[in-house]
Amino acid sequence: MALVMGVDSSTQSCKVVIADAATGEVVRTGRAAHPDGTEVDPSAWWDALRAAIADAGGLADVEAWSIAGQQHGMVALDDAGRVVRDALLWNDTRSAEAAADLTAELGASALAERTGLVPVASFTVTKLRWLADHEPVNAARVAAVALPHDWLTWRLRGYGPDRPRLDELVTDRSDASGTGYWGATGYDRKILSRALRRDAADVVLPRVLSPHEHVSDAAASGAAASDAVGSGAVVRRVAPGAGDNAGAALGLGARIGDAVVSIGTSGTVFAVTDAPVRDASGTVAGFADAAGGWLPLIATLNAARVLDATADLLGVDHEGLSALALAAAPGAGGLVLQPWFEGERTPNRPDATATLFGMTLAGTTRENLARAAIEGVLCGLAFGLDAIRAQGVEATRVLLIGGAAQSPAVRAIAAEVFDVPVSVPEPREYVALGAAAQAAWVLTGSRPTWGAHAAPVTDRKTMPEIVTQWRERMP
Ligand SMILES: Nc1ncnc2c1ncn2[C@@H]1O[C@H](COP(=O)(O)OP(=O)(O)O)[C@@H](O)[C@H]1O
Ligand SMILES: O=C(CO)[C@@H](O)[C@H](O)COP(=O)(O)O
Repeated sequence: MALVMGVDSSTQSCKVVIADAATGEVVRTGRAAHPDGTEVDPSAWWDALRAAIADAGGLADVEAWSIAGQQHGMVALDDAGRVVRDALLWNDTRSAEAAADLTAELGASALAERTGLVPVASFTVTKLRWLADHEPVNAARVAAVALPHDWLTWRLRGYGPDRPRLDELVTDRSDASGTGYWGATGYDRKILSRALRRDAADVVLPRVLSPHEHVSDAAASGAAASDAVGSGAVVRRVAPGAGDNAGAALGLGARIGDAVVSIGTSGTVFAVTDAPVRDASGTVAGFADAAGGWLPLIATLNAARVLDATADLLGVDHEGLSALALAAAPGAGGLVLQPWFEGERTPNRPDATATLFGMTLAGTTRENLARAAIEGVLCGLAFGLDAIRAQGVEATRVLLIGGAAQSPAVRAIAAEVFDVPVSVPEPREYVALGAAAQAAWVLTGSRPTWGAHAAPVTDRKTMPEIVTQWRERMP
């Protein structure tokens, strides 16, 4: 049995699956936590990756591997391969002003055409402009810019400050498409230079591998990286990796007509398409996928952690929150939570805070509050699905995944909020599985057909009044 490893280095944790390359059967798993915060020392991800691999029994018998990860985070390296400063993550909104500046300087339509994106604070390009404006000494030291999955791939292949081969940085189309300085013809160095406020011709950017091209971890043989994970001296195939949403699309085997809704730290809605989407309003990001196609996507900053916070407030765990929400009637007695606790990206309101509308003495119950939290998160995602469909993308069903999809109340209320049938695939680590499928692809030469096509479809129970009530509170 040939084994492959897939990794999801996500915002809150690192998850590893080791699977049979032929069948996708998962034979071992591991995980480790990431620190909180929107600014993180990448060495914490490296420690977590090694811990998660060790938890999964090591790499010694693995023949190919792939790392998917949270998108957009700025990992800036100096010419000695050292991280210049802590990474700024996708959910760090300090670069909102830089996003507005870049859009004003270069034009929303032109940027959408060149890169598929109109800058918002999440995207890497805005973080580089923030660095140039606020930390010019650090900005001047930048010799290479990578994303979390690129940097971890480089480290696990055996590169780093001890072996600073910046030219060995690699990435894939899906994650490159979230930088804001990559388009159909490759990297756009004019935009990168604008962001860094200097000629960036010499800044190393990871080589963009095609969907099933591979490199190797030969450099790791005998090096610190391999020793740390007990990988021995075997040379493995290393797949390009992916942004986490594109990884989930691979893991699910998502097809045209599927709208994937993921409720993790971020809330995302995305679809696989065969043509790029270019939305000059900036609501829909025109990302690439990890299989040679495209992945139009909307993301919200407030998703599973809204439910975590509401459960804490009510003094219950996830099961308790679900039971309370299911005990309330649809519409939550008129309570509407606009859950923009951390600012928001869709709609683009980086400075927003959350608001609870419609409080009455009769309606302000624990049950209604629990339901309002779930309805608020899901209505924001339904708004996103509409925005994706407005770009001409077909959606015949929703595939609901992510940590919060384990909640019975989230699943039940999703069927009321979305106006297409909702399928809930068996709870699994779809991003890590997608990475494992990509590793199997580079090992065997053909794309695996694992996936969740046959996920049960729940009855459609749309209750438009829930979304209508929520929309009435939109500014
Ligand atoms: N049963 C549940 N109900 C609601 N939320 C849950 C449940 N189980 C896990 N979560 C939440 O899901 C989130 C983790 O989801 P995950 O998709 O792994 O996130 P990420 O990929 O962003 O790290 C956490 O905020 C966790 O508290
Ligand atoms: O910013 C985006 C997508 O554009 C987020 O989806 C990040 O990729 C983080 O994902 P999770 O850790 O929440 O899965």
